[in-house]
Amino acid sequence: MLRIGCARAPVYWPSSKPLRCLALSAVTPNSRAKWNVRSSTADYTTSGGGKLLFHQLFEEESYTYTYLLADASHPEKPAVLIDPVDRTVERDLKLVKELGLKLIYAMNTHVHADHVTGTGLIKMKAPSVKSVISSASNAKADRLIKAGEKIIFGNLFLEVRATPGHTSGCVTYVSGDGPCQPQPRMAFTGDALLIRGCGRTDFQGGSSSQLYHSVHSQIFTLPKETLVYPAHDYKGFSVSTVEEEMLYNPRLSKDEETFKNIMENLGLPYPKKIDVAVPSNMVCGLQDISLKTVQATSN
Ligand SMILES: N[C@@H](CCC(=O)N[C@@H](CSS)C(=O)NCC(=O)O)C(=O)O
Repeated sequence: MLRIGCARAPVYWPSSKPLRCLALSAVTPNSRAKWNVRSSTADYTTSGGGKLLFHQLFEEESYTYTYLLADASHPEKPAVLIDPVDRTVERDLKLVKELGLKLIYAMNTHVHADHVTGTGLIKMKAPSVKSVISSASNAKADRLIKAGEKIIFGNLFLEVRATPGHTSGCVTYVSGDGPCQPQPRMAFTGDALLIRGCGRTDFQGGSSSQLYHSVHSQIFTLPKETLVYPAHDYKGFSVSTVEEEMLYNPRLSKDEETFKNIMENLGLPYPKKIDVAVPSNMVCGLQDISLKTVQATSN
């Protein structure tokens, strides 16, 4: 696996060139080695002059990406975290504090089977933060979202697209379409679409046929330059585009029958933490979290 450090300082684009984004694979060794994570950071300037602050953070045990997004142009710098992991909550909240952000939402793309979400722990440490998950997941959260809804933070927003198939409640969060939203658009695909792969479909209401249609109708219809940010990467990738995945995804670029055949023959062992993670994530990851755990992870 590619192991690289993280860049600390956000990169600011000149405001005269509004529609650009930083290549997120550009990272340098750094002082956050304690976490042994890879991470990258970028600022996106929107054509309306707004600014999205963006961090991609990695949790190495479950190979999970957590994303921090904030409206850096807004006086309160409202922020959201997508797919936080319990093990890295301290890191994520420290970053939020350092950057002077106001975390408003801790969101999940789905009920994860391989790790415990950080959502519940975040809420215990920062009670004003609202947890978010899809209503189709049947999990508990402060806000249960449906396709078409908007998650608003400052002047920026994410729209919800239903992308079931890996689990029945999977959603993809897509950055807004509009003059004051970052371009190219960004799709946080959870486990529906991975870079050159996709989520497995053999448990939690998974269905290869449903996943195929979800990705083709909800993600591959986005503008081809849309950036694809998955919830996991097992191969050392950090970002892709809709166009790249339509062309080179070895599973989803195929026809549906071939795709279903591939998925039926993956032969993957069940995730090691599935029996703990799924029930825990149905309640925001709070099951079995004792005061001791919270204290141990506080600084
Ligand atoms: N070995 C890991 C689990 C790996 C795994 O099954 N990943 C899932 C997403 S997390 S449920 C998956 O869909 N993988 C697709 C693939 O093609 O690898 C563990 O034990 O936790």
